[in-house]
Amino acid sequence: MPSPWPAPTAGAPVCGQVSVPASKSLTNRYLLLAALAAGPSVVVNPLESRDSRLMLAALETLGARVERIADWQGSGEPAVRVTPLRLEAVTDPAAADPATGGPAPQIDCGLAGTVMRFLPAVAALTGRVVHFDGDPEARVRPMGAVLEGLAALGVTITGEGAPGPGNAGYLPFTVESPGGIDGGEITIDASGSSQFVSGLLLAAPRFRRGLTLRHAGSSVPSLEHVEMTLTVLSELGLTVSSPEPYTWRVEPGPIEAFTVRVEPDLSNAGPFLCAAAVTGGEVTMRGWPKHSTQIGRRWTQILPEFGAEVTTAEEPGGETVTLTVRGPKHLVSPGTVDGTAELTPTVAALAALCEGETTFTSVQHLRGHETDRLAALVAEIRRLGGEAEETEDGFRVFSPITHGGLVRSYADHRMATFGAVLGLVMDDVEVEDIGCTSKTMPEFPELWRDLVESSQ
Ligand SMILES: O=C(O)C1=C[C@@H](OP(=O)(O)O)[C@@H](O)[C@H](O)C1
Ligand SMILES: C=C(OP(=O)(O)O)C(=O)O
Repeated sequence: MPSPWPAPTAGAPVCGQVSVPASKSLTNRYLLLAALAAGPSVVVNPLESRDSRLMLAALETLGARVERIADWQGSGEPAVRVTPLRLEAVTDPAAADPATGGPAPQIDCGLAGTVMRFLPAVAALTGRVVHFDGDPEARVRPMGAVLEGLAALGVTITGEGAPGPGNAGYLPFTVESPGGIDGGEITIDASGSSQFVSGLLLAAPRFRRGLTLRHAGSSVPSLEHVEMTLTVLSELGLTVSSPEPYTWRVEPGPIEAFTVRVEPDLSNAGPFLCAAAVTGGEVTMRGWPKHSTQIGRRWTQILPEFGAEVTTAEEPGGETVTLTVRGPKHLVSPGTVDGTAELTPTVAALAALCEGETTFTSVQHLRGHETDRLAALVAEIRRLGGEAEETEDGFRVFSPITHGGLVRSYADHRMATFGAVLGLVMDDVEVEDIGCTSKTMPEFPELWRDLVESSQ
């Protein structure tokens, strides 16, 4: 393991402009749908990170062709052209592994929820026998609902992690469905992750009868991500609906070849916007989408709740704004923060730097993220002298951190960036394994250093 990363301290309010790479969630949805489309599709400005590379590699393993384009039509932006998978096994059940006749393909999911939860249904559509595995940390992330959903649709799931007595369903497992997927109506418990819903709905246009998916259980977390899935499908011309709460319907139909440009990752913009909030600085981001399905759109509400000012200015074209965050003299706690899903570690950095208690609610499913984020956040806040404790559905921060030290990242990119935000205002913070930010933002250390140094 390389030595810890000394988090840059802001000697002055952080002021500057930042632009962040493309959205992980949108990139991986578009790449998957391109692989299921009727002809070659182009994803412009895709995210280039570990999670998106794993998605592309997996789609190639399943039979898609991927070409990288350095400059899309003179725009200066890179793109990826995906030539779709051949799903003829769906109509030729005899051809169990028609592509090679050789050993079953292996998908490496790394630690990517969007790969491990979204691709089993796609693998089943190819009719091949496909093995899935991932990082040691990925082997404890819940998979049961998506695998049980596929099993209810007639897909055979086998292997060490297949759901069964005493096993809720985890990596590694094998997916096999020589006849493709008929579809129909199923019920799953998606209270562990919205990705269970998205992972079934995204492939559903290619199910012969489409899919009606019902959720039964306590609430589905991170509903913005389900909304993203439905919006992306509908923008690509598919018929989707939500006839009642927690029920979704995707009609069968071809996915016409498409070209799409990916928005910046608004979740990954968070730490940079927080840099202004915690140092009393001013950070500007151009190209903030006016209407986005990303959960990171919530920064415009969350930051003011902690006392920061957020303003926007229209940009030419009418689709985007320039967003500016100005930090207050002293952060204030809003008291309660509800359902912040993947934004939580970054919001927790704000909570760990302000006076007053902050209670995080409806984030129990974070125990199944890259690490158990509730345990990790409480442990790291305490290690730096703050007071915090876990609750049933979240955690509470009672008092701010008081000193620097090593922030452990637990292979979790958002724990690493949590440490970076704390390091801006607390001397001697070091972050273990800053390289884990490559999951969604390999350029994080450089972008961070540039922003902080340009303010000194
Ligand atoms: O669909 C997606 O792209 C995601 C859904 C969310 O998962 P959970 O519902 O498990 O939080 C989110 O946290 C994750 O980072 C990305
Ligand atoms: C939960 C996250 O990732 P994943 O897509 O791996 O679930 C995240 O990025 O915060």
